[in-house]
Amino acid sequence: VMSHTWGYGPHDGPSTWIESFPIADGLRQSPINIIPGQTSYDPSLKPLKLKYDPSNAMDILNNGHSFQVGFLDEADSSTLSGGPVSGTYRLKQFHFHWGARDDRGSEHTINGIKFPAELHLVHWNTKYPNFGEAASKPDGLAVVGVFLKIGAANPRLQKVLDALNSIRTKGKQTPFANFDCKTVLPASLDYWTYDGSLTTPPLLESVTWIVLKEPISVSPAQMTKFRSLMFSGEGEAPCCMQDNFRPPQALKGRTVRRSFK
Ligand SMILES: NS(=O)(=O)c1ccc(C(=O)N[C@@H](c2ccccc2)c2cnnn2CC(=O)NCCCS)cc1
Ligand SMILES: [Zn+2]
Repeated sequence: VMSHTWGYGPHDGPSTWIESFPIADGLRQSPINIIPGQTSYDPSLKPLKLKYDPSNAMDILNNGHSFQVGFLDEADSSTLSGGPVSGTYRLKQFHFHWGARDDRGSEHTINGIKFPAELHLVHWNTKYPNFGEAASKPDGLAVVGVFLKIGAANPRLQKVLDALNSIRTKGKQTPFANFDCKTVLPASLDYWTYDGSLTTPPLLESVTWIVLKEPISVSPAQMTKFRSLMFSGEGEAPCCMQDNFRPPQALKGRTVRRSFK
């Protein structure tokens, strides 16, 4: 595993990543600013097909950059198909990006607007043997992005937020069973899609991005829970986990398609 020295601070943040990961300046980097008026409706895009088995949820981990809920991906029981992809992609994990304040936090933006947080559901193409292999292929990954917008407390997030107390510092992991990802998705699966990359090092250009148009709600108190996590490990100087988002990257001629009129 790579010994990471990257982060989101002034000395190791997104503007420094190019030093170790020159692809940071590549042709299909993520996230991007989505300008709805400049996207093209593609009637050939299929509806997104998401099938999630709650029993595949395994654990929740503070990886020092975000926290993620990991899924058992030994079979096609939690999968993404249809939409802009061909074939079957298996759910590996989901995680979030968020801000120090409610006026920022998302990675993708809409007309320059930042949301307080963004959920990423990470899937890998089963034509490859595993996630690591898929992550290096141009059609290897598919990530569903969901914006979180300030509103009423979201009961669907509560189980995840309650688990954060046991993974406050980097490297902490705890079991997390029986979680149905369908319950955190918005009612509409209308989406924008474009060819992009991982938004954290190694920034591999292997992601078909599928960004849902409809946000889900989160309350200010729930956002405070996200910010109670630490980038730092136990016994290290405490450093609150917040502003763990990469800013939008150049489109470099890419087209953003939409599934809806
Ligand atoms: N924000 S995003 O949805 O675009 C996104 C999705 C997945 C990954 C990811 O899986 N990264 C790990 C990886 C492991 C093997 C091959 C390639 C990449 C990795 C590499 N060093 N640390 N990590 C972990 C990491 O960065 N955090 C993400 C969660 C999984 S560990 C990163 C960003
Ligand atoms: Zn992410």
